Amino acid sequence: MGTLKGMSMEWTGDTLILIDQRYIPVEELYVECKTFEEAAVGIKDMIVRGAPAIGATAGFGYTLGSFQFETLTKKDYMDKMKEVKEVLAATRPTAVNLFWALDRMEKKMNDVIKNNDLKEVSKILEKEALLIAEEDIKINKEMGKNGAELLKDGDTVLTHCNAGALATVDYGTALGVIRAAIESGKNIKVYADETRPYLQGARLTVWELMQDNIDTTLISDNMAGWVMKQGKINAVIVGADRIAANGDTANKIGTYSVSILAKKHGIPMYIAAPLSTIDLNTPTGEEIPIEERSHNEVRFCHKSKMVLDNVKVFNPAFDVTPNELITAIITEKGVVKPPFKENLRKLFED
Ligand SMILES: CSC[C@H]1O[C@H](OP(=O)(O)O)[C@H](O)[C@@H]1O
Repeated sequence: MGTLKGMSMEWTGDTLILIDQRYIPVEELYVECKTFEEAAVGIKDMIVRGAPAIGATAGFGYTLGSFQFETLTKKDYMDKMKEVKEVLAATRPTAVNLFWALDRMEKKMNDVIKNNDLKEVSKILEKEALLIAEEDIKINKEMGKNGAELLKDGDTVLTHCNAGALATVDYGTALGVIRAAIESGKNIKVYADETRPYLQGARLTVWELMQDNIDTTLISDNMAGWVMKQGKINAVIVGADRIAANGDTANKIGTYSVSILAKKHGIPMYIAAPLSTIDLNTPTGEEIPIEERSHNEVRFCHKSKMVLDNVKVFNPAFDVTPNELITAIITEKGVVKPPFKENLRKLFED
């Protein structure tokens, strides 16, 4: 049995431990997942969130399912593992990493089940889930180095949502670029959008960056345009949940607005994402499923105890930034520039 520990999750050999991101920064609580159902709840309820972290969680969730059913006959096991994949796949629709990880785990299971007993199959699946998680950290560091070359000493970067170590197994995608630039000796400051309604920016990005002593200024989402106009921002770097074949990118709600503001102010708009977030099977952003979450995430209890419990609400959790508003897509294989349709496909050709 292998083990692994990152900022967002820990694998102990038979348990997936998730930091409960719903309570950060007020409390650091942890949730133990010992079944695939518990891992599924972890994703659906956003105990863990962020496209690569969701993918890694799905890998370990699939492994937990195998542990649960390895005493069955192979036929019954295969039927149960189909259900495991369906339950995990139904948790959240937008981040393609979830489906990429589940397809990879299912393929591994199908490749080895003929010539191995089910206990051996479970061990092989655990190794594959660990590989997904270990690769994620390595990929983020490679991506970070690639993106760091785009930043100059003294730059200030605007971030939106959290694409950091908490959104991955560790190190982060967009925040990985910032970490890599600082590790290379560059002085980088961050303006972090709070990112209503779930406040991943205010709660998670600020918490992460302050732990690394990175100079961070928190702003409300409606301040982004004004700080750009005042010349305070040199680049925008965000993560992604799904990049379509033409470069249209689904990311946290509000990213589209930020990309229009960046265009208006001549500020480069960078997406940082691993190849597992690029979905060549989705032609354009029009085909990306956009998750709608609970309206209660928008209703809020203010100090004044104001609860907007009877107001109509619309809560799309993501939006799509058209490729023409994206300067470049930073990946572990290099920085991809337009034309995205042609250049994204090339990433998968060798
Ligand atoms: C490194 S991908 C992070 C990506 O995921 C976030 O969405 P959520 O917090 O709802 O899982 C957001 O879109 C981030 O950019």
